[in-house]
Amino acid sequence: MELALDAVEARHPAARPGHAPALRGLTLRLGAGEAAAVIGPSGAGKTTLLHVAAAALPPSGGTLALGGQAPWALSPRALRALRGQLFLAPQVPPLPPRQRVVTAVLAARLPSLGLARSLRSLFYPDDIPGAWAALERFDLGDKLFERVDRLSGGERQRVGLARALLSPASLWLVDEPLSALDPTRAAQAVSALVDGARERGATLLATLHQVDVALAHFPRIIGLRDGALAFDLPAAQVTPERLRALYAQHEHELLGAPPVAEAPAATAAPAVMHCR
Ligand SMILES: Nc1ncnc2c1ncn2[C@@H]1O[C@H](COP(=O)(O)OP(=O)(O)OP(=O)(O)O)[C@@H](O)[C@H]1O
Repeated sequence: MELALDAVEARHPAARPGHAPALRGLTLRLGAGEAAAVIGPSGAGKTTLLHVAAAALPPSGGTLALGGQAPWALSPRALRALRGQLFLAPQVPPLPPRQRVVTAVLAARLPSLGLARSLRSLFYPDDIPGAWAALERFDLGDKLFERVDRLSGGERQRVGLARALLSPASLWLVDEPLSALDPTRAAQAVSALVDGARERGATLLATLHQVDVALAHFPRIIGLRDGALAFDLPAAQVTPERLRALYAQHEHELLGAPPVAEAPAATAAPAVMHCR
């Protein structure tokens, strides 16, 4: 799906009225099937951009078009149908803690199922091999029947990404997909995401703090600073000088935080044994 923003102004979803806009006249186009990473210092407006692109946050100025449609001019029903073609992955995926991983992953298909099949799928997962294959791309095949609340933060984040592979969406908007992953897992997860989007012909826009990962895996890099476009370039043309200018006064973010080890899975409560 094609994504087009023209001179978009927007406030962060949690900002009070009167707060300075998080996006200031942003113009951006992504063709169908393109993949791009958005980088920039903290507070640059990356998350706000994804919320606007997901038709979750109406711009306060400018225009948004998704597949040639202006979402905020559609009827509620048509807007719902359009949102069914979008996949927004927040940093912390909203996975019901008591659900099995298989059910949580297959829930990504709900927008393409009717009500009866949706309800049935909550009790009887209907494509266990499909769920396993998506999880396995993120090295999580063995967690298929695990409960979500028994997963580490990094595993949950990867389950959230595996949902993209099953969703019927043609525009994937992924916010900081690697924040809970160690460097090896991060590289593997971003490869699975980029490859998965390419195989499905989906457009992918992901925000990333790890600049080196963005440059290594995405063909196009969008630099955002103070809600405006700093550059929009093929990865090979993003020079150290451009990065230094993008992250000026935020150099610690460019150098990167020390690798984060995945938090250990919550240990199951010990089973009570009754001996007679
Ligand atoms: N919870 C909040 N309440 C009010 N305003 C906020 C809030 N979070 C962010 N903002 C405002 O919106 C601007 C853009 O924030 P946004 O989260 O989109 O940036 P970001 O680039 O995604 O940052 P980060 O990399 O830290 O997640 C911020 O500079 C701030 O002014």
